Amino acid sequence: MEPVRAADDEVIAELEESLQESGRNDLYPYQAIVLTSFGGPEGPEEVMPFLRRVTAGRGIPDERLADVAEHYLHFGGKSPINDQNRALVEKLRAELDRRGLPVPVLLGNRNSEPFLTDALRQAHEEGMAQVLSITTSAYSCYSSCRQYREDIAVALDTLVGEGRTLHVDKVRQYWNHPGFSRANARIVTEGARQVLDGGGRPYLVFVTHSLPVAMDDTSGPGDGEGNLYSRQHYELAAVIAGEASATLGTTLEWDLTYCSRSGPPSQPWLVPDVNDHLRELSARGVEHVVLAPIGFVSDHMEVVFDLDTEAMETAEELGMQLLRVPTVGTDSEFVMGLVDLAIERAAEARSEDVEQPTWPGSEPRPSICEPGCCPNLRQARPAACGSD
Ligand SMILES: CC1=C(CCC(=O)O)c2cc3nc(cc4[nH]c(cc5[nH]c(cc1n2)c(C)c5CCC(=O)O)c(CCC(=O)O)c4C)C(CCC(=O)O)=C3C
Ligand SMILES: [Fe+2]
Repeated sequence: MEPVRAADDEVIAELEESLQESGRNDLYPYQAIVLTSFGGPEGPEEVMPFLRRVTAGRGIPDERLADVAEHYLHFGGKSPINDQNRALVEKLRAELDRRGLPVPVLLGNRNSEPFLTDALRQAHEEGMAQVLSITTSAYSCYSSCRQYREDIAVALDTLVGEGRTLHVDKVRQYWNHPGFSRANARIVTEGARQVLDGGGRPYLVFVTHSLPVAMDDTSGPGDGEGNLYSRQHYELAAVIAGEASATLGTTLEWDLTYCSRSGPPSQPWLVPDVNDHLRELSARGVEHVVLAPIGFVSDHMEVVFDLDTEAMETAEELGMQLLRVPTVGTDSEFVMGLVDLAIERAAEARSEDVEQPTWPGSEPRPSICEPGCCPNLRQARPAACGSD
């Protein structure tokens, strides 16, 4: 939205009028929220079509695809992600109701039904033209930020082709919004406390999705230092370890690791892999690990397979005690944080002064991405919610 000039009575009168029409709420000008996510298969017959959609033109080797198909089939061909997102939608709705904000929450996926384009079409059919996107990913890189912005651009473009004009904004990447970061700190602290209470000495192993090194190198603003994805995770892991140590009165050692590597073996991805690292820790005499999946928002396939199945097997082989703590999922502090972020973004859209709480106290990511931020290294494509 254009900033309101104080002297322009006409503009102010217009804004007042639309505020009246909208019922004057803290989410004005947004008429709907769309939870924007990855999607996943819901049955065995959906696994291969889903995987083909995810990997179209991405150079993922066939063996890796067959492997990943196995992971899904191991769970009856159903990913947990859609149920988890539906539960999050319900929780968001309840929190919005609690605050007297009568705004619908839709789900729109990249790779499975309900697709983002269909969700936005439905919003338009119901008379909504200004929609706020909250993605299920907290950090900054092409996969977790710009790719969703490209999805939004494609959806809006398709809908314009049908004569439907919508506007979509998104909330800032929320890795350091307290609703996400503090909820993770509490969860990790509780896990470490449990190990201490059982007489063990907890070692914190933080874990996130691996990326091609080139994607991490180029993550963040084009004129920035790069490696924003790994730096965000490192910074959050460090403050959580510090906070848990202070709360529990003992210095906890910790490391950041990666899981779910894909791509050809010749392509370097972020390391250490969580399994390799568990082996190394075991060789150093570590017996009790708290595995904290701070890179993920819910317990989807990467978590239940790559961590609860594979990493757990590694730990069993090593005779290590591994406690995998939950993701934020539908945790109340997290859900309240998402609603706070939506309200913050709406105030920003109304050109009001906004408070942008952060923990750790590094800068908030902008809700409108900088030009060239987190680039698509394969091909430049239009992206919404940015200044490029
Ligand atoms: C950073 C990141 C997140 C977190 C941010 C976010 O949430 O978006 C994420 C989430 C997810 N990734 C998921 C699934 C997959 N990711 C793949 C492949 C890839 N992920 C990548 C990165 C990320 N991925 C990358 C760089 C690739 C390589 C190919 C490419 O450049 O795109 C493949 C292909 C097969 C494979 O090789 O694994 C699958 C099936 C699911 C659904 C899980 C479920 O079904 O429960 C979710 C939530
Ligand atoms: Fe992925």
